[in-house]
Amino acid sequence: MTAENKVEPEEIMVHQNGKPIYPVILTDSFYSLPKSAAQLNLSGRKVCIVTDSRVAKLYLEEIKNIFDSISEKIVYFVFPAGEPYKNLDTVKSLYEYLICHSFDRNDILVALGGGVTGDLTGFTAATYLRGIDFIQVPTTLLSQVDSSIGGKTGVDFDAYKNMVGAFYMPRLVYINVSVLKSLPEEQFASGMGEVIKHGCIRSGEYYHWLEANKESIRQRKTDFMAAMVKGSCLIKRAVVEEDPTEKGIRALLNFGHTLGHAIEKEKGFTLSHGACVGVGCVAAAYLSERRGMLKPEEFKNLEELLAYFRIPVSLQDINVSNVLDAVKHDKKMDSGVIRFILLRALGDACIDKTVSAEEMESAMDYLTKPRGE
Ligand SMILES: NC(=O)c1ccc[n+]([C@@H]2O[C@H](COP(=O)([O-])OP(=O)(O)OC[C@H]3O[C@@H](n4cnc5c(N)ncnc54)[C@H](O)[C@@H]3O)[C@@H](O)[C@H]2O)c1
Ligand SMILES: O=C(O)C(=O)C[C@@H](O)[C@H](O)[C@H](O)COP(=O)(O)O
Ligand SMILES: [Zn+2]
Repeated sequence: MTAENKVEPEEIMVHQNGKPIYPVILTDSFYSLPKSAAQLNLSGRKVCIVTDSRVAKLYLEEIKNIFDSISEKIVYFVFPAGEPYKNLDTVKSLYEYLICHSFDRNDILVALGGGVTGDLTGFTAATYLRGIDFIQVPTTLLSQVDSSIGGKTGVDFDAYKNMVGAFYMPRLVYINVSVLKSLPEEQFASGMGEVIKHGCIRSGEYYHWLEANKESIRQRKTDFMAAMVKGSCLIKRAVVEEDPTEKGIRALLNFGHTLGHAIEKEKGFTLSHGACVGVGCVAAAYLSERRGMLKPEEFKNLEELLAYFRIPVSLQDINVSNVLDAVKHDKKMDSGVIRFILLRALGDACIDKTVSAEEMESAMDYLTKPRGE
């Protein structure tokens, strides 16, 4: 039985070219999911819930019951949890599963889980029969504040992050912040990496709100979760509405990702995405400070806020030359030049195409040198 909402459901509509494309519903239970999903007219349509092995144990039953009441037939596809399964093999198994259950263009996928589930379900939806509908029901902090919005879908290839993918929009994003209570510490910290990134790139006000409310946020108080997720969703929406397919300013959302993605790969996906982004933010902020753009006290403040949320601000046991090599394959390479995101201030980021290999190396030196020296 799904509890009623205490946080009144709020709709944040995402537009493209001025037209409403999909709503993001933000609340604190699954109570209003049937009503939101019913807007898509699911009668006569088959639904495949895609989820990972951990989330299946926690929320699959509840979500199955909800879709049972509003659609033709429910099936579910469960894959092993973790980034190493965000690949074409899992997508292939899902295609086979959909074919086996005679899914056609009228049918729909539901991504129930974190960013891994959302990215691979979205990519499958984009490519199966040249595109079928999908819904995002994000269950990690990271997926609620970042990956479920904006239509970047895809999978890793040869451990290179998100090398195969498509821009493909969901029909609905349904966010229930109460599921964040079951999230392990490490995954909460991972989501905070992207949350702090949002403040850094676009809103000093949001950044300082996070700082001022850090205790309540770390305690995951429901009203603070709702306010924080909303703040991040609004920033993400503003950026993706302005530049849906990353021709320009959407690249700001990649703050911390250039080195972050390379570190994630080099660590063999043993460190969470948000932790790698966090440490990548330190590297990018370090370079911004060295160039005289970011004030030293702002750089220190960022390191302290990340550390407060248990996001690593330094790295041990990493092969720096492998990391620098992996950067060369980053999607932000533009005719052999890397598009790097730097900070002019906390809340103000810019795209820079002049960051040299030596500068990146110096940032990696900073991350890997023992602190206090
Ligand atoms: N598409 C985008 O715009 C975008 C944005 C940011 C990140 N990403 C991608 O997202 C992925 C990372 O997503 P993630 O951090 O959500 O990882 P994830 O999907 O692997 O989830 C992390 C872990 O948390 C578990 N989990 C999920 N919800 C839970 C809950 N409520 N309670 C307990 N456990 C739960 C999962 O089973 C998994 O083990 C990366 O692949 C990254 O590249 C994509
Ligand atoms: O939505 C975006 O745009 C982002 O860059 C969000 C990032 O947090 C996310 O990790 C994204 O998947 C990275 O995209 P990529 O194109 O650099 O792989
Ligand atoms: Zn990210």
